[in-house]
Amino acid sequence: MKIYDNYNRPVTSLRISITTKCNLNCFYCHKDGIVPSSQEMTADEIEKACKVASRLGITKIRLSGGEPLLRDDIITIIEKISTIGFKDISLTTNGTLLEEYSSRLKEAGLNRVNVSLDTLDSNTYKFITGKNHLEKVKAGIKAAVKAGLYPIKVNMVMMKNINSHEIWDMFKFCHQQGAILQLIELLTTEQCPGNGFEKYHYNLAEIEKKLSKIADKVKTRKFMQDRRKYYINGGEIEIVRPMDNTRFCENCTRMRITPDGKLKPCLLRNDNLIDMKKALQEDNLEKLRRLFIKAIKNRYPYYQKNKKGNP
Ligand SMILES: Nc1nc2c(ncn2[C@@H]2O[C@H](COP(=O)(O)OP(=O)(O)OP(=O)(O)O)[C@@H](O)[C@H]2O)c(=O)[nH]1
Ligand SMILES: C[S@@+](CC[C@H](N)C(=O)[O-])C[C@H]1O[C@@H](n2cnc3c(N)ncnc32)[C@H](O)[C@@H]1O
Ligand code: SF4
Ligand code: SF4
Repeated sequence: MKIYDNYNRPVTSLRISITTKCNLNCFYCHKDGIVPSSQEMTADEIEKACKVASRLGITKIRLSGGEPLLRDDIITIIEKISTIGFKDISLTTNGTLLEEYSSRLKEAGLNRVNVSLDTLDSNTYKFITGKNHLEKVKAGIKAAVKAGLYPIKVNMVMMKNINSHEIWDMFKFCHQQGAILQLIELLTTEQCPGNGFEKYHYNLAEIEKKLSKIADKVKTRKFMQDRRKYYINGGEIEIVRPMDNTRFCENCTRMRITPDGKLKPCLLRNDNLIDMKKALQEDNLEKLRRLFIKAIKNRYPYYQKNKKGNP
């Protein structure tokens, strides 16, 4: 069974932000569009939400944050989710703790990781993140490959005059590791005003044009925001271009959950959240199911053609 929103978009994937804490301080960070809160769902509550999601036809789970590997119970969380029967369980991480965690994550049932790394230059890394952890992250990526997490994506947020000249070095690095390079357009949201968007935003259209000329093969991820993947000399580059992109939103299949247990229909909005904390605490799966359906009915493509204004 698949569940559809009012715009005929199937909801097949769930992105759970499990903490707002982080050990880096990337200047551009949108924090997954989440309002900071010190409350965090317990591992059992996360499991309950995932069970309900699975019964509603959601097949993919992604854990994010903040930095998800800062949760002491991250292995327990993954063990619990992995018994439910999802097709894909993945995690987005800054990679600083990946060397330490990779094999345990794999054993617990995690399928894959996306690792954020914008640069191979240590000064640039420090400028972006405020910390000196570049070598740790590189070691983390290697450990993830060795542990058999697959496929691994390296997330590179593209920024004018910061790292845009590093694409091909990053592509080479990723290819050597057997990882996919994901080039991400810098976003701004109401959660991160003044995050350098005006100064550093880099338009990925030119790169896409170039990639489509040199690629051996191009694939479109129809059920993943219609993103393009370019295959070049045995390596792979995926492009994430969400800003003002109506096609991206038309093909959005994702529901989100905030660390404090609110269903969040869209990354860019915080005015239509559905709080399920009480239902999670009450262990009321039927009530949770109804809240999920209500949140799915609250989903609107953020960027729309002929936009009249979202309800
Ligand atoms: N606007 C918008 N941006 C998104 C959405 N999902 C992911 N992104 C952006 O895409 C980037 C990569 O996200 P990841 O956490 O690595 O996950 P992903 O690439 O979306 O997921 P997979 O394709 O399953 O690997 C992040 O910078 C997000 O901000 C979305 O639904 N809307
Ligand atoms: C918010 S982070 C959370 C997970 C983890 N801390 C990490 O950095 O991978 C999720 C992803 O969003 C990306 N991201 C953060 N702020 C962004 C922005 N303003 N525009 C585009 N991507 C952004 C990060 O690079 C990362 O790949
Ligand atoms: S590591 Fe992730 S959550 Fe932390 S500041 Fe950087 S992008 Fe944001
Ligand atoms: S509707 Fe658009 S902006 Fe909102 S989460 Fe989906 S793809 Fe992102």
